[in-house]
Amino acid sequence: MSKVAYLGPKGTFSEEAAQKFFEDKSTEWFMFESIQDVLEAVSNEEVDKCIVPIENSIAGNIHMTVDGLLLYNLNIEADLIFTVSLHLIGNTESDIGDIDTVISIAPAINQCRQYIKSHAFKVEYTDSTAKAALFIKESNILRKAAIASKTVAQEYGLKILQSEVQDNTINHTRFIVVSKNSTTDIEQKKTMMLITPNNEFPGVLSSILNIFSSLAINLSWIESRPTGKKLGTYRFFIETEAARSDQSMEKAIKIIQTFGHEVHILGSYATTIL
Ligand SMILES: O=C(O)C(=O)C[C@]1(C(=O)O)C=C[C@@H](O)C=C1
Repeated sequence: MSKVAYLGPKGTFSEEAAQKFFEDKSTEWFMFESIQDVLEAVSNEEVDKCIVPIENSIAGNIHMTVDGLLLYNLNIEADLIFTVSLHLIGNTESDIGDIDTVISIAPAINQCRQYIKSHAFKVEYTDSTAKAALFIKESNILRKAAIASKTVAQEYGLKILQSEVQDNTINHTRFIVVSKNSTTDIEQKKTMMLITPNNEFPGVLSSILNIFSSLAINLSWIESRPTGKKLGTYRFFIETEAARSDQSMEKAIKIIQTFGHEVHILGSYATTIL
């Protein structure tokens, strides 16, 4: 039985995604209060793996996860796409007209920016959508509402004041399954790598990208994060639509290394659409 961690409390999107993804496997679940704590639990070997959000189709990349991958030097073994619907959730005696403040985790708030602005709501942040809903329930406040899932409204006996409040009806979050050690099958279809340039010169990123394009390797995701050493210096996460074992990938990695850049492979995996 594998031990799997995700962001709690009960009723988060992470929980829904985890239970769907691992439904056929024998799993012992562990909940943590923040995305960083979830990743740390894998690093400390308190659990075997975890499932965390990495990007959203409206709000973009979730830096807490990207930075956690760097900090704890973890491995990605799968990714999955999950449909997200966000709702304005209040106490049963609350009405939409009573609301002046919304509460949620930053990525969920960022998925509803236009809606929040159009109502001139104030914003308060929590560590998860479910934590926001739990706060609404426990505080019994009528003028605040959580932005969270339908499941959480049902689980905590709260009222949906307005449904589908995200800025686009089509809304997907990509989650990754993360473990401490590399367990991945290098035959899988995508590969995530971290490239640290050996020095900064004009066009360093474009020279790296040209290597992939000249070998006809499509890129599915790219993110730059600061090295933390000097302003304007970055490391690049690059996800390719090619397996680690593809000849063209072997070649690309060799050429990049010949330039003196460091290449660290975080995993090879295939996407699951839930
Ligand atoms: O707070 C939750 O319910 C989560 O599982 C986190 C999270 C995120 O941080 O992106 C996951 C999916 C949705 O995009 C909204 C929130």
